[in-house]
Amino acid sequence: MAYIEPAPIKDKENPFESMMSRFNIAAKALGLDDEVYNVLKTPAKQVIVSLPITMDDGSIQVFDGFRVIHSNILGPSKGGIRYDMDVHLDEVKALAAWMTWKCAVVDIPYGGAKGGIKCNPRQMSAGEIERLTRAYTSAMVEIFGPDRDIPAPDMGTGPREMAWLMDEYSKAQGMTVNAVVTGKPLVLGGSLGRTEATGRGVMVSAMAAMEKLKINPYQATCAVQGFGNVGSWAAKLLEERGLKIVAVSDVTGAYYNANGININEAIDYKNNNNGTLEGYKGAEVIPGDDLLTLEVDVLVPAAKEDVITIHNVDKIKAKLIVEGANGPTSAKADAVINEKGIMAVPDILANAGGVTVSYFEWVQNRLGYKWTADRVNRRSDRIMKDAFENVYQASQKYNVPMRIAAYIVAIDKVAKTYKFRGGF
Ligand SMILES: NC(=O)C1=CN([C@@H]2O[C@H](COP(=O)(O)OP(=O)(O)OC[C@H]3O[C@@H](n4cnc5c(N)ncnc54)[C@H](OP(=O)(O)O)[C@@H]3O)[C@@H](O)[C@H]2O)C=CC1
Ligand SMILES: O=C(O)CCC(=O)C(=O)O
Repeated sequence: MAYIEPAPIKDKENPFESMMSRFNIAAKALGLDDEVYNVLKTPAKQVIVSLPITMDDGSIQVFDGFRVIHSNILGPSKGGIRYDMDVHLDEVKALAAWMTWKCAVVDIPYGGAKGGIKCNPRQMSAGEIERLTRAYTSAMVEIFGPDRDIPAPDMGTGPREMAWLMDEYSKAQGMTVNAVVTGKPLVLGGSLGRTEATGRGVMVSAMAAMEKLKINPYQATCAVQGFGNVGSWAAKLLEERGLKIVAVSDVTGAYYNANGININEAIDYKNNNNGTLEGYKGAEVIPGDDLLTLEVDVLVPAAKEDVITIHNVDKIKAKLIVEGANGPTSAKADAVINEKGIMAVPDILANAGGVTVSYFEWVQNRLGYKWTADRVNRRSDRIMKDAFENVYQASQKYNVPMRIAAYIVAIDKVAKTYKFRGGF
């Protein structure tokens, strides 16, 4: 039987409970009836697998793999796969539920799911990661499917892992099924624009929020936590829109330059330095956590969950927080952010650009056709702008912060769909 990791969080909040506390507030504001509440409060399916892998030294190591389908009311479930040592069931459950709300906020026809493997990809060879990815796919072959459950990249995974997943799933079906996964390399049916899509959506959300707050992007400063897919693209695109990015970070620490970091240079440095910013000379090194409390206009947490907590929220000075990561703000910290009058564009809105372009990839795969980058970007920008405005209007109508407004928009859509379908 698979070993179920107990939630390892010590002074952190349980991520699923954190998600539920927001869900409860929004459900109450919306007057959600008990029947739908009970359906949505628990994931539809939770799968845990043990994956024995032969390591390069000939030893066998057993990894825990998870896939949680929170809901398939709006359509096949959709959500990324995370490779990280902190992966555990409650985290995956929360991430899966956030996918349900996210897809509903941007109005794409998917339910929500998430997967993960508890592993440290930085300490594994490419061959070990490939064997692990193929074993996970084999174990999930009855779960995945272009009309059932469609994975994608998340922390610690990217096009390479999605290619292995597509190949392993296709072998089991006896034919190529590229629509089973998104975020693939272009030659395998990946979409132009998917790599930068999440960071681009963060940029579009930040620009929309700055307009509401009357912050001039050319006079604004910004700090970005996490310099992976989401953080580096968000930083690059915000810099192109005029913001001065004064700090970026990865696990090696935070890098600060009051005059602005040259983001293209930092990306080049990272790409030529084993994927890390360690030793970057274009900025001074500051303690990683200090990035979050810098005197900046815009803060973009784009690493992992629960980084803005009751322990540091008092020190946050940004006027605007745009959540590139999933769940970076704990529920308890939320209350303080609201009291301080900081606008927080929530994860389920701000980082929805990724799943939006994943949807476009799936559509293109099913059409057997390719869109231009321009078409992808125009359509995803439009979806992100409309979703932002919709949530903003709901926040005015219900007199609630943007996060609760986003949950209200999402839950309302899922509940209405559930009612029309007549329940399950
Ligand atoms: N990829 C996508 O399309 C989407 C991702 N997201 C969310 O965005 C977040 C980031 O994902 P993604 O960019 O894909 O992941 P990546 O693995 O590409 O990047 C994660 C980044 O966070 C850094 N990091 C990890 N821990 C810390 C820390 N404690 N302090 C500072 N930096 C840290 C990593 O550093 P290092 O490189 O040194 O390891 C890396 O730079 C996650 O919450 C994910 O769920 C949301 C929507 C879509
Ligand atoms: O692109 C996707 O399908 C999902 C991306 C994801 O995991 C997320 O938005 O958190």
